[in-house]
Amino acid sequence: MATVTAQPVPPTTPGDLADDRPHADEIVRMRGVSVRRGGNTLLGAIDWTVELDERWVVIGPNGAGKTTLLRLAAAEMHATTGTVDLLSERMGRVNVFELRERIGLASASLAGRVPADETVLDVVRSAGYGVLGTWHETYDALDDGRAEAMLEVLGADRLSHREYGTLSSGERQRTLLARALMTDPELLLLDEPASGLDLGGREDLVAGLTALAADPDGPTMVMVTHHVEEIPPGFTHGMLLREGGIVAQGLLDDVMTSENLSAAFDQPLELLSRRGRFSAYRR
Ligand SMILES: Nc1ncnc2c1ncn2[C@@H]1O[C@H](COP(=O)(O)OP(=O)(O)OP(=O)(O)O)[C@@H](O)[C@H]1O
Repeated sequence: MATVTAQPVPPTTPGDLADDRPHADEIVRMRGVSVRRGGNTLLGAIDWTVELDERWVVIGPNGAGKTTLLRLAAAEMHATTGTVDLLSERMGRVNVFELRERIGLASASLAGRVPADETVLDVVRSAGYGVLGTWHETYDALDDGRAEAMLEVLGADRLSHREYGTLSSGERQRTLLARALMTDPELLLLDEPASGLDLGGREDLVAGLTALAADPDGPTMVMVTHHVEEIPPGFTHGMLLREGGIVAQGLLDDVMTSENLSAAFDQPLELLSRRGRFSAYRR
């Protein structure tokens, strides 16, 4: 299990809270954030700001803390120390259920919670009601139209009447991405969205995310991945994580170097870039 020795983080005081407010363009703001579980430090200490319209990729080896970071940004968990502001709301002082309605999340943990007998259309359109699995909601033509449009964007419209449990892993990924986009979120968080996709599916996804990244009305985005090949052109910023700590963060072109990647994955790697796409090999 990955552990790091975190720098001590001063406890947050009410005075800090009053003086340390994010400005409106700061979509994610973490200061001195650490997460500890069972005596281990999963993450810490993190200072991170994601501004409006930025598109971030978070890369690191297994156990580096990527999913933990994303769950903090999704208002799905609380930090052990430090402060987290999401969409200008301070975690711990805001109704997280209301906050989550403004955040789109596609993740493996969500994938595992979808009822197997739910139709693809219901998985997508129920996002508007903040529920997983239909209950007593009634959907109107607008819901149906948007859900179908999102499935079409992801090349999954032909699946809309299939049961989720019968889908391949790539088809599930597309369904969950359509669900994450259904509510027109201000912040879109993607945890390994290309995992399980075949080569064509991965390229479709990268093309779709490239288009979304270029859309001025598109959401601010953070994508977690293990693979540099999956970084869509047009993504602006990057963070490399290792053992719960930040190796490098900032503008993508500054962060994505052979040296930084080698440090993050603890082996000599050569990073290549061609036509806006990356690849990496051991030296
Ligand atoms: N509840 C917990 N108690 C103790 N350790 C935990 C707990 N949850 C996660 N961890 C550990 O924290 C570390 C970071 O986990 P996390 O899932 O954030 O990593 P990751 O970078 O997303 O990994 P992967 O690439 O394998 O998905 C891992 O070593 C994991 O085993």
